[in-house]
Amino acid sequence: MARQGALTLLQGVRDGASLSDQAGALKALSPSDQARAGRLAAETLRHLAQADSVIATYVNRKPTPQVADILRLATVELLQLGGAAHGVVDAAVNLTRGAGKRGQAAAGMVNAVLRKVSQHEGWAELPPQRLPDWLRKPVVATYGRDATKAIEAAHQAAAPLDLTLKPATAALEGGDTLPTGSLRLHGPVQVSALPGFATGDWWVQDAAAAMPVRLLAPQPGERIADLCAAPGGKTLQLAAAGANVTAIDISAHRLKRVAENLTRCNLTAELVTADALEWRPEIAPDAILLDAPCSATGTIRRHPDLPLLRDGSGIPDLVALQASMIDHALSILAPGGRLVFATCSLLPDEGEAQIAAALARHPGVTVETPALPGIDPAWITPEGGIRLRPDYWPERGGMDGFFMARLRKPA
Ligand SMILES: C[S@@+](CC[C@H](N)C(=O)[O-])C[C@H]1O[C@@H](n2cnc3c(N)ncnc32)[C@H](O)[C@@H]1O
Repeated sequence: MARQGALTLLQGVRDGASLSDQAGALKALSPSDQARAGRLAAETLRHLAQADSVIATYVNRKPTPQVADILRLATVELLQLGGAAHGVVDAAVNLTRGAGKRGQAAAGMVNAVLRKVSQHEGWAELPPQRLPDWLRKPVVATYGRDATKAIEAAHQAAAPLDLTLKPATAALEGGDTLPTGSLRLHGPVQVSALPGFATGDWWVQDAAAAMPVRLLAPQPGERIADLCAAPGGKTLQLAAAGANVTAIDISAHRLKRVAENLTRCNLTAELVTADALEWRPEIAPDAILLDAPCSATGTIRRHPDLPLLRDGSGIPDLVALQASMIDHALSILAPGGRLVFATCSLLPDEGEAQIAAALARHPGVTVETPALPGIDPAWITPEGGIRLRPDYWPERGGMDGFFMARLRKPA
């Protein structure tokens, strides 16, 4: 059942739907089969190029897209996940037989190809899957070829689960406390079964995603606006620090997630559905967090479907939106207040260049670069921001790609 589910997800991605948007497609499966289907599909997407190169060694004629997905799924299960040949090949043949007339005709070929694939040597030596050209070009231009390869290698490893703990919460057993303060758990875990979930002692948040609020350094009682808040990981951090938080998001639907997260964690914030470009508070905030909409190219470890679903065409509009959001945020911020701009992007246009342009548009605004625990000085950019990359902390399991900078408005 899980394999059929994974196949449905892969086909959905081919049709343009993201893995997370397809949760409803697996409703008929048990929760554990849904989770397994999601893991299988994600692992297949992380190794499509390697799977295709191995399969190409053994097929004579190009299979239909559906049969190609069955072959890819089984190849990844065999060579990446160490699945037992007999079970994986039989399951793939059954899936092929169920795929209409053309599938029935292909069942013999799938059986023969996968038996050879199961004996294939050299999988571990294959180079990591490359980013698509629209993304690879700017990444190579920014970080160089070696770093790009390291980023691609990091994308192949599934992301560990990071938790942000409420202040004074004890670390969970078996977790590693990271230098930046997040708690990292390894291996598949059922989040809702972990101790402290029901009591809201922590929330799931990648170690890199937890850094913008640490850079903002919220103080108890400060009035802080979180301009793009949903699903709310950073709102929770701000509220847990004792700030007086207003969480704004354009999506009422996504703000519901913020409300649910706040309730579970016994934290409070004022929630406002609004366009951040138009929202004007009666009292100017002491600080603003602007975790702006972006290409999300720093999150490919978690979203291996992203390179297949995007072509980069939306990025100039996002860059323009981010610049307008920075300008508006500075206009509503209290004099002397601080603004943290952050994006989960690998692209400097959505990070370093955005800050350089903002400084040129706003004379008097400065960048502050406080020393933060766990932040390597090499990660500080010439503009004074912090650049985080998926290939950092390779021995610990990596982190999402992020950029953040703290701006100070003149008093
Ligand atoms: C990167 S996500 C924010 C993640 C969030 N800060 C967190 O830590 O969980 C960007 C958010 O911006 C919201 N958004 C997009 N355009 C917006 C706008 N014009 N005004 C307010 N929110 C917007 C999206 O709905 C999305 O929830």
